[in-house]
Amino acid sequence: MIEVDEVRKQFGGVKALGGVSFTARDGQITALLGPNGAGKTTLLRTLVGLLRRDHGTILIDGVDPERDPLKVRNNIGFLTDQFGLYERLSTREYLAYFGELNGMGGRALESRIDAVSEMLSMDDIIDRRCKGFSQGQRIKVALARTLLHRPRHLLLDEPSRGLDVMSTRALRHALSALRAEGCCVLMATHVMQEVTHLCDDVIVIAKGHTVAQGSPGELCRRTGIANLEDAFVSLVGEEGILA
Ligand SMILES: Nc1ncnc2c1ncn2[C@@H]1O[C@H](COP(=O)(O)OP(=O)(O)OP(=O)(O)O)[C@@H](O)[C@H]1O
Repeated sequence: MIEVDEVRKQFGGVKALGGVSFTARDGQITALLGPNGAGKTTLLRTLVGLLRRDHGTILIDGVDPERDPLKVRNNIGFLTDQFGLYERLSTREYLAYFGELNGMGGRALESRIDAVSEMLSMDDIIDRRCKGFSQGQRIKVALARTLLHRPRHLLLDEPSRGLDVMSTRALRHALSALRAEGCCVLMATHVMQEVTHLCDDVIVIAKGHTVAQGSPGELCRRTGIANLEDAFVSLVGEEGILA
C-alpha cells in the first residue's frame, strides 16, 4: 500500500507539488491523471526516493523511502519516462544483467525472464540486440526489467506510450494478472480508455494538488457527467488544462 499525505516539492521557483494526498491500495490499479505539468512524474520520482520531498509523509508498506531507500526499492518496480538500454546486449542479456543486480540468478532467473517475455509478447525481440529498437520495443524491454523481481508495488509513468494495439493489450493483461496477485499498481497516464477499462481507482491531480480520488464511476457520479474524459476536464477546470 502507498500512503501519501500533503507532499510538497519545489524546483527553485516552480512549485511542482503543492500538497498531494492519497492512498493506493494493494490488489488495485490506481490511475494518476493530470494535465501536462501537473506533477505526476515528480510525484512518482519522489515516491521511489529519487527526489527528496520538501514536506509531507510517504509510506510504502509502512516504510518511508527517505529513511530506508533500499528496502523500498527492493519492493518497487519503477518504469520511468527516461530509461537507457544497453545497445550491445540482447534483451535476454540485458534482463539477466539487471536480474543479477537484484540478487536473482540461475534457473530461477532464466525462467522468470521467459515468463516476463511471454507476458509482454516479446518473442521477436528477446534474443535481438537492443540497438535500433523502436520506441514500443524499448518500452517493453524497460517494463520487463521493471517486472523481473516481482515487485509488490509497480509505479508506471505512461507505460503504454508508443505501444501498438497488440502490445497495449498484452500490457493490460499483464497488469490485470499483477493486480490479481495483489500487486499495488500506480500508473500515470493520459489514455482515458485505459483508465475506464483497467483502473479501479483514479487520483486526479492538477497544478500539484490532489483534486479528487475515486473509481471512474464515482468521479462521473460526483461531477454528474457520464463520460470520464468530460468529468476529468470538469474536475481540473479549463485553467488546469492550459497550465
Ligand atoms: N528538475 C526540474 N527542474 C525544474 N522544474 C521541474 C523539474 N522537474 C519538473 N519540473 C516542473 O515541475 C512541474 C511538474 O512536472 P512533472 O514532470 O512532474 O509533470 P507531469 O504531470 O509529469 O507532466 P506531463 O504529463 O507533461 O509528463 C512542471 O512545471 C515542470 O516543468
